[in-house]
Amino acid sequence: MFADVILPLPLSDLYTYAVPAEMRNKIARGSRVIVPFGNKRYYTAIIYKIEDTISKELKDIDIKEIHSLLNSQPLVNEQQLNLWEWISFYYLSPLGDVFNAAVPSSMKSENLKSRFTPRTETVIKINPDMNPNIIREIIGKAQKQQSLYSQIENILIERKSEYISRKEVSELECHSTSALKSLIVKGVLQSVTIETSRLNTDLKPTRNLFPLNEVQQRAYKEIKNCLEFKQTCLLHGVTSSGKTEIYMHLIQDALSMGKQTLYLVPEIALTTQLTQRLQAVFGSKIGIYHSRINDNERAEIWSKMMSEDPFEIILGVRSSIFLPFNKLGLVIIDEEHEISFKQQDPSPRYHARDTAIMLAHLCNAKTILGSATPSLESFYNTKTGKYGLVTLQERYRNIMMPEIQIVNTFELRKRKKMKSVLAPLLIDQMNQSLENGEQVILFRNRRGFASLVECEQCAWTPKCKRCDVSLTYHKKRDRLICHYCNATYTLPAKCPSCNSENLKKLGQGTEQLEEEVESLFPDYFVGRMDLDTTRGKDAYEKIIDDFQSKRVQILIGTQMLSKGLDFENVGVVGVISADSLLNFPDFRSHERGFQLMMQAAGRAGRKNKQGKVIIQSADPLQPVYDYILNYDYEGFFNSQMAERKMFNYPPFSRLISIIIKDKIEHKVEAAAGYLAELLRITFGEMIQGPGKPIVSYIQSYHFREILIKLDNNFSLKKTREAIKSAESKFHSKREFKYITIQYDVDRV
Ligand SMILES: Nc1ncnc2c1ncn2[C@@H]1O[C@H](COP(=O)(O)OP(=O)(O)OP(=O)(O)O)[C@@H](O)[C@H]1O
Ligand SMILES: [Zn+2]
Repeated sequence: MFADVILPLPLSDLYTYAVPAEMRNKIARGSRVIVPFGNKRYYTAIIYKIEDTISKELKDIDIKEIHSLLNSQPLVNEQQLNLWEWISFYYLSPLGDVFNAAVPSSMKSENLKSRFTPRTETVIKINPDMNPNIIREIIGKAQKQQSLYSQIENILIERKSEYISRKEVSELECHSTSALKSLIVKGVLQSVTIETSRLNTDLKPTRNLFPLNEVQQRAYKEIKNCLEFKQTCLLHGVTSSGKTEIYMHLIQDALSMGKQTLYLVPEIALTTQLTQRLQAVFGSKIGIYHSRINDNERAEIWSKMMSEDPFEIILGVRSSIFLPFNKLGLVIIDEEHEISFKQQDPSPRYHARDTAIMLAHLCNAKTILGSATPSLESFYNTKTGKYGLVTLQERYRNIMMPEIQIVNTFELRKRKKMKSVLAPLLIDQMNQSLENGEQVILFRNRRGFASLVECEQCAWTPKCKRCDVSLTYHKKRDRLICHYCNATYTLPAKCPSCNSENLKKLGQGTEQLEEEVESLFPDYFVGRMDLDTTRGKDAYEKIIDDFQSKRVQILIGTQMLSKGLDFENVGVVGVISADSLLNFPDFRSHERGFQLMMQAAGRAGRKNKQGKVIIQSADPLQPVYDYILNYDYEGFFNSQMAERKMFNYPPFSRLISIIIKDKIEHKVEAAAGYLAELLRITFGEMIQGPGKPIVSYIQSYHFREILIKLDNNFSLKKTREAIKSAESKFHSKREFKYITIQYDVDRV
């Protein structure tokens, strides 16, 4: 008997091992085993396939044996393996990479001993072997011991529990260390160490679902109706229309049918508020899964999902699509337009939205995509009938959508009216709002203090030594930081090129905005939410909580603050230098800018009265602003689709980006040229490049990109085969043997 296994290594092939006799009736597809690999190394592997014979090519090779079987119950189920295979096929990534991305590290430790460390606790129990009738006698006249014993006994009876934690005992009224010790020495009580769960499993719900209002009720019915006929339905509802409440009703329906729900959000920041909202109704039926929870806890969630009593609801980011569901009925993808659903690095570069739809398909479950600003791809899919569409056009409680105003900062600067980063109108509105006890959110899509430092005399700017990008100045740390590789440098006192002492700091980031706002509004507390302030485990909670409880009145942030958060008291939202969103050289920049501004606007006026939004732009005549001012999603969609069609961009084609990288530039040039030549044989005109990506030198590697604009009707199987055969031909050339090729399918 032989088994093909998946190793947690970036290898595309499966590896064949012999199955030892004693394992034969225990091993199955999905089982976790340990296998020797290479030079005296051992790896955790997953059984992919079991066969009675081996293929001819392997006949003469010395096949090694599986070393041991870790669990007889498979670690991954059939649906998961099918999903892995699909990801590997569609995103052109080795199965080993998918395995690595999917399974918590402690479950695939390289050394033989499991790296999973259980959490333990000391507990006190009554000696079960002691005759209860003689216990009082054994304790004797010792008063303190008698009362401590009685108290413990009463608690255990009351709770119908076998033990009580040592910590709890020490907090009891009758506690005395010496009495406890004596009771243990006498053998009446026992102190034992037990394994406990890291998961909070006894949270009680605190409220019922809110009843839906009439408009929500209609949308809810439409969704149910639509899902009778279609697998996927898009809920396009304006910000604060109460989409989340509708999801909660749908989760309730899934629960009552005994089905699990996967609730995907694009960012950890969003899990904070949603956890509170969902736990209030569903208590400990929910498991939370994302990268900030530690690996041991992730392993516990995984195990619980495989147990008899799995979580009914999983709230998580991308990686939660990999959990073992066994009765998945519903997938909710909130803020479906967000590009953070796409994994960038490392491989597999999968899109969690699209992969979740595939997962739902494999599990025979239904998918709901939700957004106030759907991605063009998803909205297009409703037009072609692939997805159903349900629309919600009113805010909950019928509050008016915020009033949006655009201020022309170019004109204001010319007339010397811009005394700070904030336009006078924005400052006025902020003052009014703050005086009324309301709060303010300001967006700036750039972190740090100054995104560019420049010598006033010779225009020298500091650049990263390992990347072709200029450095950002971070004031609190007093450091220049590369946002590509995180390298830090000291800010020179003088220009190293001309010795001038006039180094200008240009391009304000969130850090500088914070400083200015603090000095403009000294009577209010200012908070900031960006990558730099959210590194700690509970950093998100703290910032969101401070704002929610009104300890902070003005909150500044990057895009991570723009979507999905629900604060009830925001009167004004300001978008600082909106143009930078639109001027990015990418065909999606207008779509992103539109989404970000609409979402940011959506944070204003959610509870009581209409909010105000001020967008600062130096180029307000760009057509996208008209659509924003009028909340005209359809108009925007149509204009963009016309462009996409003209230039054959998605959804009218599929983009596959192929990155070639190497430390030697002329080598990467030659390699990219050769690979493009090979690919043109099959793809002809669909190949663009090779060219330099926007940043073409990162961490001492030179990059070149080849883009395939694949016709929608071109078969994926054929595409994959052609790419793989070009790749192997490429690598068979000696000078290119060690050059890395990376694929990014459906690049965003
Ligand atoms: N039926 C309801 N009963 C009580 N409160 C509701 C109801 N529907 C919505 N709300 C409240 O209105 C606010 C906005 O709703 P919600 O956050 O669900 O909107 P959303 O459509 O998900 O917004 P966004 O797209 O901005 O994330 C929330 O505070 C929510 O609790
Ligand atoms: Zn760098």
